[in-house]
Amino acid sequence: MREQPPLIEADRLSVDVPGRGLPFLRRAPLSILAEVSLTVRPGEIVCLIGESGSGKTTFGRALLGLVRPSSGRIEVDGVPLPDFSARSFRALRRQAALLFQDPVSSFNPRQRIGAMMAEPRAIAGVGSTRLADIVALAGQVGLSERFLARFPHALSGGQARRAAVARALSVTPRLIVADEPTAGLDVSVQGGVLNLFLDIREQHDTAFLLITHNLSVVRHIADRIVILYLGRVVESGRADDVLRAPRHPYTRALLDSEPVPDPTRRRAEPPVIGEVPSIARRPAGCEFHTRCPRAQPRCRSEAPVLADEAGGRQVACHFPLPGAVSIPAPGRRMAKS
Ligand SMILES: Nc1ncnc2c1ncn2[C@@H]1O[C@H](COP(=O)(O)OP(=O)(O)OP(=O)(O)O)[C@@H](O)[C@H]1O
Repeated sequence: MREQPPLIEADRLSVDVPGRGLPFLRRAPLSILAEVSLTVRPGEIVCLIGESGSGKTTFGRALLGLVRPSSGRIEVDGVPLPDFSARSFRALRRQAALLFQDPVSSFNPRQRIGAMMAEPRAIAGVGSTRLADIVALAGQVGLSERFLARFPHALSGGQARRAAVARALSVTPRLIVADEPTAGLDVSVQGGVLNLFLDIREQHDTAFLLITHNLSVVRHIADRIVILYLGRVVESGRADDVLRAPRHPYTRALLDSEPVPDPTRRRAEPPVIGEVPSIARRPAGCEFHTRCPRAQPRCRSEAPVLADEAGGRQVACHFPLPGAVSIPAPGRRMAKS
């Protein structure tokens, strides 16, 4: 049987912005995303992780055309977008929805929640905007009918997040890109939002690209993980594999930065040193070498390539951590990156 093409595939997607400096001098462009490749298959949950400033939000926006990519390619169901024009992305956005980091700021403060949920259907001219159907839509995200008459400011953080999900779902997207979907929520409410995503996937085979730096989100929900550092992919692979045996020292450092439940547990590696460098002053060689506890002279001069490994794993490191050889797990929905 032929393998299904990915729902969406970004191939070496880059985003450059004009550099800062005096306007009459020539300003070198700043590279925010550097040749990031990532695929999401139907029904797959991919988590894009990295520290603040690593380019996660820019990638999510570039994928949906809210930031214009400078180069690269995007394919939907194996068919490349002809170009990065607004028209091409409009067609893509009929199949995909973006959940913003701060849902309330994306709501019209004077629009009631019910009208807000119905609006995408009215604009797209698909689906019913009858009250009974909007009540059913709200029910899918666990909001009762009484919420429909409320204004956004009257919702709690968790309710606002659910309302935003309902609005996204109203036109049954095949892909939801969610930027920090649990930021600012209590842990118990976070679990509710993530379980809602799993239910939606179960019911509609919706795929998710979750942008987060919260590793507990990743542990709860991810099929596959892609790790960004300074706008580049440094490691990717099946969530179980990467979480169990990270290959890149940066991934190891991210995992080590999680609170340790057992204070007697020793860290296997020395911790990562210092701050993230500025994208305006990218280090030569491996861009992580200035913070890497394993750096060798070669790392200072030679940039590693993102190399394929067994089990759909990729890592960009001259001296990766030893890892178990990946064997495709039977029954797992997704395998390839
Ligand atoms: N239009 C722009 N002009 C200049 N720099 C920008 C622009 N947009 C983003 N950046 C820079 O690009 C980098 C990546 O930003 P981005 O918001 O994508 O990162 P992030 O990983 O999502 O961070 P966070 O978790 O804090 O949202 C940051 O250093 C940011 O300051």
